[in-house]
Amino acid sequence: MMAGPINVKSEIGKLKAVILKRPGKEVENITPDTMPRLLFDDIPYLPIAQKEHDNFATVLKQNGTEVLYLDDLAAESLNDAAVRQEFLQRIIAESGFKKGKTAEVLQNYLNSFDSLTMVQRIMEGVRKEDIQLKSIGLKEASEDGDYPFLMDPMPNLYFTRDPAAAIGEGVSINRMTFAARRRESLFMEYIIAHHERFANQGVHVWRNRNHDTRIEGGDELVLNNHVLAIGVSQRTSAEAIQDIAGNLFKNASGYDTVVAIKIPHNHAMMHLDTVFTMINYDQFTVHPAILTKDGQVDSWILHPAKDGISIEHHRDLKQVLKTVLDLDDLDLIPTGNGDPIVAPREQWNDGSNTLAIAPGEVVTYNRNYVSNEILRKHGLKVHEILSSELSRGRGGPRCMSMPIVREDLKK
Ligand SMILES: NC(=[NH2+])NCCC[C@H](N)C(=O)O
Repeated sequence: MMAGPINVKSEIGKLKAVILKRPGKEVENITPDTMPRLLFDDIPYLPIAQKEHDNFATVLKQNGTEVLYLDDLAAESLNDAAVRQEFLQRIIAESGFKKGKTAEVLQNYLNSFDSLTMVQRIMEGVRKEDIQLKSIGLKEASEDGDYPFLMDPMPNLYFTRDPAAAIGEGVSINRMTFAARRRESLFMEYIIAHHERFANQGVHVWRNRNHDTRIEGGDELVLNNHVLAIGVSQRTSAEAIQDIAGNLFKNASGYDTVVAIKIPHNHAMMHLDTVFTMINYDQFTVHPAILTKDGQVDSWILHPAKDGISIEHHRDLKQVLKTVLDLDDLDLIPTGNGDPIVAPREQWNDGSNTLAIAPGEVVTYNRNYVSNEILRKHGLKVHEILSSELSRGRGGPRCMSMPIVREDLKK
């Protein structure tokens, strides 16, 4: 059977197609004042960040992965004039201008570009000085007069993992937690609905972005063709997990098990994939800080039940994984070899955020040399990529990639 445009039934099947976003001008529109709000810890040096990102894309291509770029896909989704206008109106409204003079002027300004340039201008942010606004409304006048942006930049877009996630033959298009990232998932909504690669191809949307409860792709792990792990985290709420589980269970998605894993709510570990990833049939990276000394972490197994969803509480992560994955044993590989200094240092620069491109074959940041060494000792094939600037945004190879097609696993 020919796979559809979305086919992700594991974290580890050979990676065939992925969506990336090359960091652009949006990253240079971060300032020390806006850094915390825009979820960055420093300002990456863009030319180097781009070089590093191109190195990431090259490694993926050399290993047989088709690389698609978010801005190209978004632009190609807007070929229809009415769709393009509707998209513009919505992104401008979500940027704070539902109607009125400013909304109109922004719409005219952005309309003056071809679709790719328009999409990139939106991603980069639009400054007040970019548009010819003769009289401004009370809203803009009374807000911070010195603040240069009308539409904020979206520097986190290079973490394509988060605004949407492929699950089986469908996607979740996510309601993001922080305002800094909330508009990002609108691009994916238009791509899935209007890009010729995806539109009218039977791609299911398991959950759309019109919700108050929050979920992000960094928390959504596809363990196999019927089991998901989802982090209960700073970014993903328990309500959203129960909601998407309910949709998957009742819509013949193939998914009948969701393991909700509770992780600390902090900036270094904002998503499950910053502390836990699957890298082989029976191998995982784990940051020791999420476990008690005896390997315990709060987790819940959700299954469909006659009257809705059944929920069982567990504490032993290894046992939970063995049960849901039907394995006799498994190998949990500690970030930084579990050393009390190395583990938190390498986790901070995404030492646990490993992207599997095939079973037992991963892409990691070169700076996490202790974690890389231990992965190799455990038999993994490790492709290291450059990482001094990309890592300043607190995301690694898994965060920077949205797989859309993986080969199905044989067993
Ligand atoms: N899947 C991930 N872990 N993504 C990391 C995202 C980092 C980004 N600065 C944020 O705070 O949202």
